[in-house]
Amino acid sequence: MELVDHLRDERNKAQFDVEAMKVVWAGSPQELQLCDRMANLVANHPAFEKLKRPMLVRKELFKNSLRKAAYARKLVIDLGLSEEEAKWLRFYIDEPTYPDLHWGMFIPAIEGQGSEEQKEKWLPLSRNMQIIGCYAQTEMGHGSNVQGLETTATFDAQQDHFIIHSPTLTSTKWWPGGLGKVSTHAVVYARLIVNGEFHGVHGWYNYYSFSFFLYLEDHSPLPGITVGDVGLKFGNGAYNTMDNGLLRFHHVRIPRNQMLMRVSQVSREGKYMQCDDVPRQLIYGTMVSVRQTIVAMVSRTLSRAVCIATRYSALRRQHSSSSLVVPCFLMIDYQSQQSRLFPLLASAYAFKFVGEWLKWLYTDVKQRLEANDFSTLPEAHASTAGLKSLTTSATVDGIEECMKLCGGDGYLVSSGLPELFAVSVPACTYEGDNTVLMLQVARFVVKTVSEVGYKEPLGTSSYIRRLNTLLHNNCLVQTGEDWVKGDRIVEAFEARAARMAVTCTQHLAKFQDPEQGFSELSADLVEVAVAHCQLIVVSKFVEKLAQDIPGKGVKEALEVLCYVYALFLVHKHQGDFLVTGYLTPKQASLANRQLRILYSRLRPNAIALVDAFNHTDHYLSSVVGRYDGNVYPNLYQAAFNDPFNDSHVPDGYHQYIHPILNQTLAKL
Ligand SMILES: CC/C=C\C/C=C\C/C=C\C/C=C\CC/C=C/C(=O)SCCNC(=O)CCNC(=O)[C@H](O)C(C)(C)COP(=O)(O)OP(=O)(O)OC[C@H]1O[C@@H](n2cnc3c(N)ncnc32)[C@H](O)[C@@H]1OP(=O)(O)O
Ligand SMILES: Cc1cc2nc3c(=O)[nH]c(=O)nc-3n(C[C@H](O)[C@H](O)[C@H](O)COP(=O)(O)OP(=O)(O)OC[C@H]3O[C@@H](n4cnc5c(N)ncnc54)[C@H](O)[C@@H]3O)c2cc1C
Repeated sequence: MELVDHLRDERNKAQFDVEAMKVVWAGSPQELQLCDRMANLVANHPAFEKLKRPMLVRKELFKNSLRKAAYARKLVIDLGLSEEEAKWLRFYIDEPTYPDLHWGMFIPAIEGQGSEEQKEKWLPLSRNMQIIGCYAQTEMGHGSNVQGLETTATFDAQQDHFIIHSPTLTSTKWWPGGLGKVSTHAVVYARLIVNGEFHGVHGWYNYYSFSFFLYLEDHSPLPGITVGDVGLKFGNGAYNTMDNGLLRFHHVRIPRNQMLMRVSQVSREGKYMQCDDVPRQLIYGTMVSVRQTIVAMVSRTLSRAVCIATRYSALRRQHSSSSLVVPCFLMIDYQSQQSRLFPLLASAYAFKFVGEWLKWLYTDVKQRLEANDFSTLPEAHASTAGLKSLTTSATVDGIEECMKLCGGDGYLVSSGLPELFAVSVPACTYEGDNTVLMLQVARFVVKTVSEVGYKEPLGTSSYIRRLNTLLHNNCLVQTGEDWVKGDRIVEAFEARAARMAVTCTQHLAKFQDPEQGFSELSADLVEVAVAHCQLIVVSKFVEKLAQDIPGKGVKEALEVLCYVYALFLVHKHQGDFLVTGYLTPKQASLANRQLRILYSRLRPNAIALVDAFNHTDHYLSSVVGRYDGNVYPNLYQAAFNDPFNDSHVPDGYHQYIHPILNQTLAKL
């Protein structure tokens, strides 16, 4: 049967080389080839079917996810896949499961916080999956407040043991992924007590379950340990494939050498030692690593939603305002649809490029940390925390908007958007609540501003070096065209961020107790942090454009996206730009007018720009976002694929509808 491409006319409008754009999006020809291979491996393997997922009850859903993870492991071994290939394989399987935490947090925690000897012992076991681990930090009563963790690890010098204990109900470990049912081991965060003295929160490598011996039929926890799942979560399917767990210890003994000993140590004699020159913050290092990973991945999540909404918008017709009878307008041609959709398309590209940059920054920091150079850790912490917060919030809001952009059909599970929303929304909370993370960024920015004059601002905060210029020189834009210049845009974002930071720093200085000031001004501080992070994203996009970008029309298409992203933010946050006095109302309205011109320049490329994401139909799992655009027959068919349509007479019909129809309600 001949395949009809319902989006062919749209594809023919493209003004750039889509294959070349695919390389830019993927990062390199090698990355494109790798992702393509893994995406198709998953798409063509029946084991990874996922359309029925939302219909399954939790136990079936969970078993199904274990089966998929086992198949994935088999493929990794049979095909001899590298760790990088295995990572992409898991990504395209598109189902949160215990390996995410095992590879994403448990192993990095040992790598970052274990001594050489500990790494030598535990890493091979972990990498071969002879043990499966999770990251048990959060407690029922303490998530954001890591210093408040209550679980204790008391050193018993006589037996050379630590005694791990949960002294209160609120000290129950609560939420760790992979903990509830699968993991054999955990990195547990607890307060260290040596000779009756507290030494703050540390990490322990701990095992809590007999399931280490996988052949045992009795998968019961070790004595003194209570473990379970926290319960059903938001959205059927979605994150319910993960066994987020609870864990309580009742005086559980572990050998002394299971304390992760890179940051500090306890000797056989019970002497506590902080390792020379290694900052305590290193025990938070795993979070820095995962926040970076989240930023590296988030653009794909947003691109998926945007791809679905763009394709459907380019197919579905609505009535024009002059004729209510003849459907003529494609949804994508409504200005109002463009003004909601195109900034999201631009954001996906912006987040991709900032993610690449953050990966570079993190790789550099990691190498430095290995060489005991901790100088760039604060910058890495602020950048990973801030960008994780900014990009996940924007992505989750963006998915919801894409759902609305598809009208009623976006609300159908078969659109792929509700499940995508449900699986993504906890990213605003896990790895640090997004507001709490922005407050960390604000601390970093305010500290940098306060230290001007005696400490040189570096990296992402180096704009603060030019504080005088940024505070006193106002915007030079006179025409709409003036707004489409990279350096001018970056300067506008620098001036806004600098002015907001200085104002907040001055307000803080009026408080006698800085912590009270920080608390009272926290809403303003979050805005300072958002301005700083948006500046990073915009400037990394502009820097990307300064690189050599091959392919016909590719650079030009990216320029339009960059300016759409930046000017959309200028418009959305025009209050900041106006209140700080950097822009006049006239300049703000020129930005908005220019934005509309940019939308019309983006319009012919819209479908090609989402095709460049190179998403398979399997990954999208969306009837309305199909590559061939053949939506309506498939939408109709999808309705009949729902088991609810197996029969015309649902359970309960005879019992509850007949009495109404027959007026025999009294018999009920
Ligand atoms: C939309 C979705 C799309 C894509 C998703 C794609 C992929 C997903 C991939 C992976 C995700 C998979 C699964 C997720 C699993 C989730 C796991 C978890 O959630 S683990 C638990 C995470 N918990 C947190 O994040 C807790 C948050 N709280 C904190 O981090 C800290 O306590 C806090 C930062 C709030 C600091 O508390 P505070 O008491 O104020 O400070 P403290 O005294 O502890 O330290 C202050 C001092 O330390 C510096 N600092 C803080 N954190 C760090 C750090 N991480 N690294 C370096 N330095 C740090 C801080 O700046 C300060 O320094 P100064 O004294 O000012 O110099
Ligand atoms: C799906 C999922 C997976 C998870 N996986 C893991 C895991 O593998 N391992 C693990 O250890 N944990 C895990 N977590 C826990 C997660 O890290 C915490 O939920 C997160 O750190 C937030 O903590 P909390 O839930 O206690 O929220 P809270 O800290 O109670 O926050 C609640 C509200 O209070 C506000 N707030 C809190 N503190 C402040 C403050 N200082 N200033 C201003 N506002 C504040 C927040 O902004 C938020 O609005 C997971 C959570 C989820 C949802």
